[in-house]
This record gives sequence, C-alpha cells and structure tokens, in this order.
Amino acid sequence: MYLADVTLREGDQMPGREYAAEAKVRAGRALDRLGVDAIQAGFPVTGEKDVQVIGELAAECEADVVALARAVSGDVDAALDAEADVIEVFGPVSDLQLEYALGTSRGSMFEQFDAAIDRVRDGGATPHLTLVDAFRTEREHLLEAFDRYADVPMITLADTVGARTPASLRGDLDALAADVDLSRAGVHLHDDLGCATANALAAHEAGVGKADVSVASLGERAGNPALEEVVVAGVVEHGESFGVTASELVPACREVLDALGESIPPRKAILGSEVTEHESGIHTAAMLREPRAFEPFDPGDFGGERRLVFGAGTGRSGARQLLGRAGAPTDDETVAVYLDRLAAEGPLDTEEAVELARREFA
Ligand SMILES: CC(=O)SCCNC(=O)CCNC(=O)[C@H](O)C(C)(C)COP(=O)(O)OP(=O)(O)OC[C@H]1O[C@@H](n2cnc3c(N)ncnc32)[C@H](O)[C@@H]1OP(=O)(O)O
Ligand SMILES: O=C(O)CCC(=O)C(=O)O
Repeated sequence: MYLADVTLREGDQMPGREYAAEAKVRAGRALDRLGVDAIQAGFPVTGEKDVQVIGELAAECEADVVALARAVSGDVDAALDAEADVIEVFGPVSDLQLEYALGTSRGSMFEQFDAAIDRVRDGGATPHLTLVDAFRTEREHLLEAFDRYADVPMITLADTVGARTPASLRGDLDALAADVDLSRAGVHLHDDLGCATANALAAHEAGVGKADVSVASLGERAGNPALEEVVVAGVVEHGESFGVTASELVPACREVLDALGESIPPRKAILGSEVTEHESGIHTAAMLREPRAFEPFDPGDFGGERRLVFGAGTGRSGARQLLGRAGAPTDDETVAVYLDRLAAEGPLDTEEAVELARREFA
C-alpha cells in the first residue's frame, strides 16, 4: 500500500484556515523528503494560490503531486494549468449525495466522469478517480465504476463522512475483492468515529493499493488517518513503513505542522509532547531496566524521544536504581530521604535525578 498525503488540501479546507503558498510549499517539501508517494497539494479551481503551490512542488518533488478537480471542465483545466502530475477527479456516487450535493442521477455523474477523465488525459496528466461517499453506496454501483474505468490506474473509495469501523470497512472491501483487483483501489477515510487510522490498517490488510493520510489528522471535521499513526502502526503490526523513511517521521511531521502554523495537542499519539514521557513509579522502575517494558515501540526509531521523569510519582525501586547509577548508598534510609528530595524538586529527567543523587548522597 502506498501513502498519498492530503494534509495540504484537507487541512486548508478546515474552518478558519488559509495556509499561505510558501507555507504549503515548505510543508510539501518536508513530506517529499519523508518519502510519501503522492502529495495532494490543492484544489486549483479554488484559486491561484493552489495553482502556484502545485506547479512549484510538481517541478521539484519525487512524489507525484496531485490536484483535486470536480468532474467539470473548468476544474480539470485549472488542474492542468497547475501542471499537476495526477488529477484526482472526484464525485459522489451515493443516492444521498447525488440528490443533495449534486442534484443529478448516477448515470449523469458517470457521464461527467467520462468527460473529465478524457480531458485529463488529453491534457497530458494522469487521471485518478475518487468515488465520494462510496461506503454508503450499493456494491453494484461501485462494481460498475471499476468496470467502466478499468483504464484509470487508481480508483479511490471515500468514506466521506467517516461512517465505517474496521470490521464494516473490511467487510465491504472483502465483498468487492471478489470482483475487483484491490491493488488499484485506494481509500480516503475520515475520523468521525475515531476509527480512521484503524480503518486504514484494515484497508491495508484487505489488500488496497493506496491510503490517503494527513499529518496529525488535519482535515475536514475530525480529519483523516494520521500519517504518523498509520506508519508507526504499520511498522509495529506488519513491519511495513509504507515507503516512508521511518526514522525521519516525527521531525518531518513537526516540520509540516510548523510550516502550516498548526499546533498539536500534547496527548495526541506519536507526535504529542507528553506521549513518550513516563513518571509513574512502577513504569519508570521497570523502564530504567528495560524501556520496552512499558512502551509499544522505541520512539527513537521514528525520530522521537523517550523521557523518563522522576518526582512525586517515583517509587523505592526506581529511586534505588538512580542512587545506584550515581554510586550512592541504596539502603532504605537513603532511599526514603532521596524520595523526599525527588518529590520536592521533581519532575527531573534521568540525568538530573542521577545528578541530584550524586551531589547529595554519593
Ligand atoms: C468531498 C470533499 O471534501 S470535496 C472538496 C471540498 N472542498 C471545497 O469545497 C473547497 C472550497 N470550495 C470552494 O472554494 C467552492 O465551493 C468551489 C470553488 C469549489 C466551487 O464554487 P461554486 O462554483 O460557487 O460552487 P459551489 O461551491 O456552490 O459548489 C456546488 C456546485 O458544484 C457541483 N458539484 C459538486 N461536486 C461536484 C463534482 N464532484 N463534480 C461535478 N460537480 C460537482 C454542484 O452540483 C454545484 O453545481 P451548481 O453550482 O451548478 O449547482
Ligand atoms: O479523494 C479526495 O481526495 C476527495 C474526496 C474527499 O475529500 C472525501 O470524499 O472526503
């Protein structure tokens, strides 16, 4: 499965956001260095900014630079003007969205897809197709699309409203797999149920060829599968980093967020400042011996950092080990006094705690 990062388009679509062109270009470069296969950098018909960003990134990135386009000639022309490598033509296929987002029939939507895809090819770009709201669409209509667009290299099924869980998504994909080669199917998922990352992994396990992801889940409503979560979970579960340089993951994601002026909640998995920090006495005592005892992966493998801290939560076992490292006595009385000092001065990191032990007890 390859990863297409959609941060620059989905993130820019969030209420109140207006990323500057330079910010998007800087973020796109960081994603390219990280090694994602595709960067969906914008929606050119929305304005000159995205035309400029896509043009700049397409000229210098290894990754395919993707422009979004509705199935209308003006959108495709704007994407061609931007000189995108790939033009992602999208349109709804569910009854609900055909009626309320488009006011047209599925037959007319498919005719618009035909014309838009031809226009992309005539303009010299590669067409991809996203079937919007695909997971609330009958299987027969999805099969019709895969059949009708057999020459489109990638057809993405969008869980546009984030309504699927891993089991239901897997069930839908397995049902399609009887008739469709899922390696030419992608998934575009949303996190409304908090399942987007798990759904991306379920899609990988089902055999899909591409998943859209975004840094820190930036995107419409609850966002998309987090790039960093999909990669770390892929490595932990399957030994698979989906083509990105795992050791650069955390710095690259932080650079993207920094460029875009986005902050991240401290408790957010992988990237949050507090999620690789440990203070509980039972945990730190074990982790001083072997960090794997209380962590699912070494943060250093992804360019992050583990931090053990010592203070009010430290127990006797951890304190004894720290005193030992400092060459200080480890009898019960020294341990008790040292624990009082840690509680008063903490939280201290490991080096600071050892230094305190050395200074006052060795
Ligand atoms: C599922 C997604 O997340 S797709 C990405 C959504 N992103 C955005 O909307 C980005 C911000 N949007 C915008 O700047 C504007 O909405 C624009 C420039 C895209 C379009 O603006 P407008 O031309 O004023 O159209 P509007 O926003 O009202 O869009 C609805 C029109 O698009 C049509 N439309 C919607 N989706 C599609 C589609 N996939 N293919 C073809 N036509 C479509 C609707 O039928 C409607 O047409 P109508 O104007 O003839 O009734
Ligand atoms: O596939 C895409 O990138 C556009 C569709 C989309 O954003 C969605 O359906 O949520």
